[in-house]
Amino acid sequence: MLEVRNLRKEYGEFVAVDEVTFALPEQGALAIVGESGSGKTTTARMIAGLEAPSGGSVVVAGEERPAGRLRARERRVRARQIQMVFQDPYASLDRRQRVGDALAEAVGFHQRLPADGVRARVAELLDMVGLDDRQARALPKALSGGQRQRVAIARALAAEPRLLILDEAIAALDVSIQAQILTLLRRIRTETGTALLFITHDLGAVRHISDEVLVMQHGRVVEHGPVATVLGAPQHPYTQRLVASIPKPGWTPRRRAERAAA
Ligand SMILES: Nc1ncnc2c1ncn2[C@@H]1O[C@H](COP(=O)(O)OP(=O)(O)OP(=O)(O)O)[C@@H](O)[C@H]1O
Repeated sequence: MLEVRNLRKEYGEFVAVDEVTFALPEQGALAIVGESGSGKTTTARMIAGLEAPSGGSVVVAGEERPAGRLRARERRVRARQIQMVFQDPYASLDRRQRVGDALAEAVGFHQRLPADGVRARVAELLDMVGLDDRQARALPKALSGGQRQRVAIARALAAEPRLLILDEAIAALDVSIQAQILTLLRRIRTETGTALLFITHDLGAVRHISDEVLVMQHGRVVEHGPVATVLGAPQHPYTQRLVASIPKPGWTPRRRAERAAA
């Protein structure tokens, strides 16, 4: 459903993304990993159409995405294909708008439905992301970080996208909440068939969410393959270092502190 060919982004002399090529099948799940500054976000933003590439192409469902300004109708068509969820949901939510109203607005934007149809769809979205009526009536400030991220995911799903891009979407959450959101995303993928592109610097999370992983360093792809292969037998020295830095099962900061105290 997505083909990225020789994607490139230059900021003046600096090449932030260089010859990035990969494909994502319908309903697939791919993670892009790499340390800070390796070009992950820039790649995601070009795929979502938020940033114009300096070179290369993004083909969605067989059609090349045109660069430049789009008319409202084209923007809507595009939004129905690809939605993006960011690290800080609070920044992307209207602080004065109740959760249910924000979702109703998103549903209304993407689908022509009568009022009761919108209400039914909002109820479905809330249910899908595990939010209840009380949370639907709340303002974003009354929600936890994990709940706000659920709202952001529900709002993205209102477009019924074929691809959901999650840019460090769980990075700011507690580890237990991260696990809940990963479980939710896995369920959404199974239930709706939405493909996932997961941008992260957390290799540990990659195991739980994606089939394939692409490793970026200095704007380039240095390794790409099935998660089990890349994490099990990393070939590139950079991937080997990343894999070596994944905390082993059972490791917790508390235990390390206890060890230090002992
Ligand atoms: N608008 C811009 N102008 C100039 N340089 C930029 C711009 N946006 C990004 N860059 C540079 O491009 C490089 C890649 O940035 P990018 O945000 O894609 O990395 P990343 O891998 O997503 O990092 P992080 O995990 O910290 O978000 C960085 O060196 C960054 O400073």
